[in-house]
Amino acid sequence: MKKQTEKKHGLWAIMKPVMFEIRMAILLASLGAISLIVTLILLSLTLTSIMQETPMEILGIKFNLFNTIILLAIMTVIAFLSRFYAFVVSHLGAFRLEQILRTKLSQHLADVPLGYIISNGSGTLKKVMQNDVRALHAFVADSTPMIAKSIIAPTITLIALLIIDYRLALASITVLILGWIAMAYAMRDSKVLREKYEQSQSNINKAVIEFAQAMPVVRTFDDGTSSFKRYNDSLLAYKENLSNWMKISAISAKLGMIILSPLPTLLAVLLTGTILLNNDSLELFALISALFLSTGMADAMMPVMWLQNFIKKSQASALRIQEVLDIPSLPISKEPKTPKNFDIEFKNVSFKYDNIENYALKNINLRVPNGSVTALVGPSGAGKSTVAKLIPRFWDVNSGEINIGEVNIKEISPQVLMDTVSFVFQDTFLFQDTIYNNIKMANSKASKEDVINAARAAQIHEFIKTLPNGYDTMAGDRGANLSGGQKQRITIARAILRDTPIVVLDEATAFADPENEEEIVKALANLTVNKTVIMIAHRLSTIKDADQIVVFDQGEIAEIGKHDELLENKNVYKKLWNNYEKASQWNLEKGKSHE
Ligand SMILES: Nc1ncnc2c1ncn2[C@@H]1O[C@H](COP(=O)(O)OP(=O)(O)OP(=O)(O)O)[C@@H](O)[C@H]1O
Repeated sequence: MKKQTEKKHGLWAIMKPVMFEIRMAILLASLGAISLIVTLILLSLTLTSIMQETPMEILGIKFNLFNTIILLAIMTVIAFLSRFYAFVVSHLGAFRLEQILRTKLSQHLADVPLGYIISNGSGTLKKVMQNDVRALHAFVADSTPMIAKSIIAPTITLIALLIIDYRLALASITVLILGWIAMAYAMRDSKVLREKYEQSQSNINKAVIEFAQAMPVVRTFDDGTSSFKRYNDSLLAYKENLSNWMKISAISAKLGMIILSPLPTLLAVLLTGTILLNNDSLELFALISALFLSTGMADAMMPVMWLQNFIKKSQASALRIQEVLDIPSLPISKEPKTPKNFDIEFKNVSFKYDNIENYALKNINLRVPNGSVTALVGPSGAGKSTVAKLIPRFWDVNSGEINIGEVNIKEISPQVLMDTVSFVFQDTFLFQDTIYNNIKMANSKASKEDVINAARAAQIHEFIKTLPNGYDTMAGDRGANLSGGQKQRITIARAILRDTPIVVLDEATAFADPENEEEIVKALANLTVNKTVIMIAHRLSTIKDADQIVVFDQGEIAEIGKHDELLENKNVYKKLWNNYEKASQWNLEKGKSHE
């Protein structure tokens, strides 16, 4: 079973769609390598003919100057063309694989529960989609010709050497084996050392990112000593790991490199050849061709090591890509149903996050009638956001069911569910595009007038008009040049344009200043008119008029009712309200003392 999984997840499994290109590239590069070997043999024949002053003859071809030049020219053309086309084919394959993998990954991620992406962080997925896919591109583009150079060429050379003279072949192999032993000794602990080295390198990256991201905090609270110390410490650890590695492997690695350079092989072949020549047991042609060919064998050794390393790194990238492709998709009903209305009902719903032992929600029973406003309140971590995120199926429940218009949301097609529920998050995301397109993305069929009307209703139109390019102003990287409240109103405009019958609002006014809050409240009022609304709010004053307030405590519903009823109950809500009033009072007094 394990073998099967490994097989499925292997580097070559992921390369399957471009196997034709890979094989062609290896074949063409091998042809190039073979023509080089033939060229070397031709040169040896010519040189021997010149030295012996009689042209050698093989397969009826006399190796005089004219014939040799023609054959060399043919071989050179074959070598050039096959290498050129190996390069073209391997790069075409690499681009095709990159495109196939990116499409596959993005299509799969569109089917994966959104909650998975939230829980695992989009950063990790971004790395897989960019770095790992690029690593496999490099593998197909660069390693396939290298396979010919480092595996096929030396094998054919060895065979040729063995045919020419097995004793000279043995002499050159002995040197290469010695070089390999020295290199293997240098690499003896390389796995552990490399891991340490990579860890310290990643610690430096983390420290640099932390240092840059935390700059506002550093400038406010830290004189730089503690944050800079972390960066400095990671640099020192990196230096120590690197010098340790060097100390352990430097001498044997250098020795290995010297032995594997062509010179020692040449010397060994020359020495053996001269002795054999003196004993009259070797022909001059055999020595000359062995001298030419054996350098090629030594030259191939370094690419072999490089290739080994490349394969290991690419294998790790392939595994990470496969892991993303293996994330289970959100199950989709084969016979989807359409909701009869927009009532929402939670029936005995329990839910736990994969990585957490405790249930985030326990046995929730809740009815949100069509067209009503339901507020979710409760202490931090009580489960309010989880309830909200289960409605658009960010995750599926562990037990129980959630129905919209009497249909289990698992039986509603994802497109219909998306057209039914919209979500206004605390963390607004704007694309690096114009403000116009950032709003219009909610509804591709919307006209310019629709977009402007939505912006008006979201109380952001007047502000957009003051921008240098109006609606054509770029929203900037993650909307960096807009305030939090302005970004939020742009996302509300999006939701207004989408016009779904159910709206889920998560802490929409949490970070707004009083001026922005007033506009956001107006914008939300326009968004939620005639809609089924579920709203999470810490500012209890904004939900006093809600049709029902659901109070959560430790993943369970503690109370349900209207504001006044809940205050009379003198239970969790009453406590929350008292705390809220105290905090508001405190803010007011603080405000006064500042006047
Ligand atoms: N993505 C997640 N992965 C694992 N656990 C989570 C995740 N999101 C929330 N939790 C846990 O689930 C429980 C409920 O969290 P939830 O965010 O729903 O609470 P909340 O009432 O909305 O809190 P807050 O008011 O602070 O936003 C908490 O214990 C929280 O730690």
